[in-house]
Amino acid sequence: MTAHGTSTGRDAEDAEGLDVEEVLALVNDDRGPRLADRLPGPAAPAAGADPAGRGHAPRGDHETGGDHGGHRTDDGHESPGGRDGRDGHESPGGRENHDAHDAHHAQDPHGAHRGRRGPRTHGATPWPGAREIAASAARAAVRSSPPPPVSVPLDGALGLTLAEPLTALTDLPSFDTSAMDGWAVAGPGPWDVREDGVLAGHTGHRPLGDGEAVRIATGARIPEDTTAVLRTEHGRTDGRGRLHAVPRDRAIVPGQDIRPRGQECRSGDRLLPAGTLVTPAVLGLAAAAGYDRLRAVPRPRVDVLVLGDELLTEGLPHDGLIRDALGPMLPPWLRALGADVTSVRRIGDDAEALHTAVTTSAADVVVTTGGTAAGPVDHLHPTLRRIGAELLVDGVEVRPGHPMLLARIGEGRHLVGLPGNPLAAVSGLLTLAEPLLRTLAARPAPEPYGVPLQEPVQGHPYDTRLVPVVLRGDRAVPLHYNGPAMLRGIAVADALAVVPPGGARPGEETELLDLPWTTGGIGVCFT
Ligand SMILES: Nc1nc2c(c(=O)[nH]1)N[C@H]1C(S)=C(S)[C@@H](COP(=O)(O)OP(=O)(O)OC[C@H]3O[C@@H](n4cnc5c(N)ncnc54)[C@H](O)[C@@H]3O)O[C@H]1N2
Ligand code: MOO
Repeated sequence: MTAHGTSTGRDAEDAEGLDVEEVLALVNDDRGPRLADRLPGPAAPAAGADPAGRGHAPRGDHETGGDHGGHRTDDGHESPGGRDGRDGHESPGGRENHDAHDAHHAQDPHGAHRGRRGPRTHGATPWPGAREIAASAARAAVRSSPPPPVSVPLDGALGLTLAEPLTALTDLPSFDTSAMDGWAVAGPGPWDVREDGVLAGHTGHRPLGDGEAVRIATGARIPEDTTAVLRTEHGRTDGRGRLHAVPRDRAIVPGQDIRPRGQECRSGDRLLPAGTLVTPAVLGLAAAAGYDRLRAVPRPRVDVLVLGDELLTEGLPHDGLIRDALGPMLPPWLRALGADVTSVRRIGDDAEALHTAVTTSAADVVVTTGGTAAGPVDHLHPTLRRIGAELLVDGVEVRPGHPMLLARIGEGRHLVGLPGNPLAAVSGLLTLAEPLLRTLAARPAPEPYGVPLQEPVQGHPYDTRLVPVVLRGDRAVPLHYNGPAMLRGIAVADALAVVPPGGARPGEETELLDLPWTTGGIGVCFT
């Protein structure tokens, strides 16, 4: 593919598809509106230059904004620069915030206890611990009410997990088979070629007599008393219908180019363990081994509840209303994570409707979006209190997405509360929903891996950051437009980089969270 460094002729080139250069040009360019350009009067102070040192945002933190989204300072205003001028990507809030946090740290027993710098959001769980809690909540649910395996036809089993080992129902191959097109021969040559031929799928051929040969096709059953198969290109027939090996002294090794019955497996052999993810290759193996249906772990059922009165399901934003980005995004993503999305409902900011939806849901997991914070119409916490739910995770030390939550709402049933900001919802999806659903679906945990960063990424002072990146060679390139409300970065990303508190230097190996479509492939993930 060509690297598109400029926008010249881009329309014509679009047909070739985006390459990484173009993706970076689109997402990491330096154009775009700045809030300062649209604010009346003198520009607001840049990030890190707030002379007033205004202290904390309500939860003792600040939003990590992205380039071109500016970032929010403590008082909630967007900073005009929206960047810290160092890595050119994003700013976690400006230096004055760090100082303020550090000042608090002196009296903060939690900070000291954890050996970390600064105060915590009360009750918030560290990011790795939140993922572990989600996985162990699912393990406990499976222990207390193990889901009975389902019997699924092969064409419905892609992406499920085998509930039982796959045991061969037949020998493979199930008969001695020719591996090549040519002749089945008996004894040393030359051979008399019989009139009839042997094609794949046909049976009932006479045994070969010594000195006889018969035309045979790849995959055909070998006639009895065959010594070997001579490939078409290794033999020639003379005018009298006699077959000669070419060259004449070619050795005919007994058994050559014959796949003996049971070469791959014997009936009853264990081919795959329980817990194997059903991939296209597994479907092929299962079919070859005689299966019409597979016994699999059922997909956990998920009801999605999209909260928010401000959401439109079509058309352009108007009058303070915005398009619902999560309704279209979450169902296929949840399915890619192993779920069966049983319903998606938009229920506004209505406490009663939320209560009814949660209490009447028969799903294993309810995923809500929005309403996790403490605003006047954030009904999630009060609803969870009202139904006596057990909050397993109530806030996570991660940006974006820190108000995310996980609650046990009944025997083996959970609720994942995703924040309303769209990238924050993605963060919640990968932090809480992914380990929960993966474990409920009995999928294996992905092997953690890291890749060095191409550029520095500024960290949050105390929290983990999840930052969209593209992979370029053996490096991860951080993407701009990574603010909590933005999907522009993640839409072109290959993965999310897990940036530790304090940030990461160029070349520093950083854990990556794969996105389902870059790992499993469309077929596995989305069908
Ligand atoms: N006083 C505080 N306010 C906020 C805090 C905080 O700690 N203290 N945290 C901020 C952070 S961080 C996040 S994230 C959000 C979480 O808010 P909620 O989960 O309660 O979500 P909402 O308030 O309903 O929405 C937030 C934002 O996202 C937009 N949104 C909601 N749903 C959708 C959707 N389906 N598609 C597109 N956009 C959506 C919504 O319009 C808001 O703009 O709270 C902060 N506030
Ligand atoms: O920063 Mo919030 O954590 O937008 O999700």
